[in-house]
Amino acid sequence: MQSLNPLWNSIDKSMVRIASPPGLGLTYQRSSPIRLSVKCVDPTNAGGTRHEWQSCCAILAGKVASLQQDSKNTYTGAAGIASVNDHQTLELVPMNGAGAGAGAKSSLALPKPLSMANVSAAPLHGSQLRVAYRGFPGAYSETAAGKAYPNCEAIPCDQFEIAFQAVEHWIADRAVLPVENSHGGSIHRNYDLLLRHRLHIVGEVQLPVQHCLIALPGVRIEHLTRIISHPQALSQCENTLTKLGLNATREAFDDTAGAAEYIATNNLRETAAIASSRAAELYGLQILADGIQDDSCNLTRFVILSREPIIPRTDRPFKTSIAFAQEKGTNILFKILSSFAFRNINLAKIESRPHRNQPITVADVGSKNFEYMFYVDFEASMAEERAQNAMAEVQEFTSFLRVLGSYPMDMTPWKPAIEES
Ligand SMILES: O=C(O)C(=O)C[C@]1(C(=O)O)C=C[C@@H](O)C=C1
Repeated sequence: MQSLNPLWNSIDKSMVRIASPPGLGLTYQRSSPIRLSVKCVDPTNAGGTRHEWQSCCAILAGKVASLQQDSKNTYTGAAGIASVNDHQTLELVPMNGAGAGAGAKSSLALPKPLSMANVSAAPLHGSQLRVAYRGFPGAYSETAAGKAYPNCEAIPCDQFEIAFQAVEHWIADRAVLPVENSHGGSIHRNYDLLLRHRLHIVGEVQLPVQHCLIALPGVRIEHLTRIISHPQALSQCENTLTKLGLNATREAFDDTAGAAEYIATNNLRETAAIASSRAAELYGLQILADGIQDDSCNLTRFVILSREPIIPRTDRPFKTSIAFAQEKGTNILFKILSSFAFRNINLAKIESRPHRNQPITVADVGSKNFEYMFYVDFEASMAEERAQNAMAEVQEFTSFLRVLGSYPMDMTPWKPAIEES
């Protein structure tokens, strides 16, 4: 049985919460001075589905947060999350075990991505925030984790699913996962996983991505017969690779840094990877071409996931992410969207995915309709009344509604190059 997220039955200013993740019986103590508590003793008797109940709690949490702000109470929010937007200057982060500056041989000492076998292991403890990401050290996701939490211990995982589980099983405190790229669009796998798991979005990171073509020292571009990388990275560089006159096959890899590591480990002289300059440095590869992304404004957006939601605020720009479905297909989508438009709430994103439980309905006349799950990001905090009212209205039109998180927007000024010069 799945245990529920923090649902409590009273507004309690002492705010000490004891919660046990599935099967682990651990203790967790909050540090925020004032927090809302709503307990769901038995979700099956709560008058709706677990997700409906979670959405209600998010709305309620927003209401309490706005009351707190009205009465000039201050609160700090969840520990650590404020750092996403407080850090105006970003650096490549010296993360434990990442071994920046190491040559090819020392790559053997780098942490290995977690696999399915690891996630059932006992949780690690330490004062540093542990942040799970998908990929090898040197992946852009690792850089995004460092942007979110500059002193974190970044934990590589070999699949997105493992990163979710690492947080759920208290092996990591946060996960930082890509959800969309300005060129390649949405990373659908993570949208699906957001619904299958019960983690909360507590922040976002927007990372300018600058790709390099990297190979073993001494290799020349004209020697290359194969380019390997993450499919998003391959597609982000397709035109430039053609312009470079490369007569090389493209091959998809799980992540960019993993492709670099593969070349170094197997001493492949006819293969190059598309990856970061940090990956080149970590795995002892040389940069054959820098900035090979087709679009100079190549931006990937990551979400930060946590076991706990954060209390929404109104003193900085917030974004709220929701997922919803309707019983009658897309018919009333315009009504749902107008709930936001009437209240001057900007939509930052809308995405539809096949509805997993009911992908198709057959109409009376025999025609088949596709059924969708919608994902919407809107630019408002759940602490704002207009957002609460919009959500209450949306709830009337939907058969399923879940607030995935209300969190500070990444407001870092646009800086095309992320790599150190
Ligand atoms: O392979 C990596 O380095 C990643 O962090 C993954 C990823 C992605 O999934 O989009 C992240 C950023 C870039 O857009 C390319 C790849």
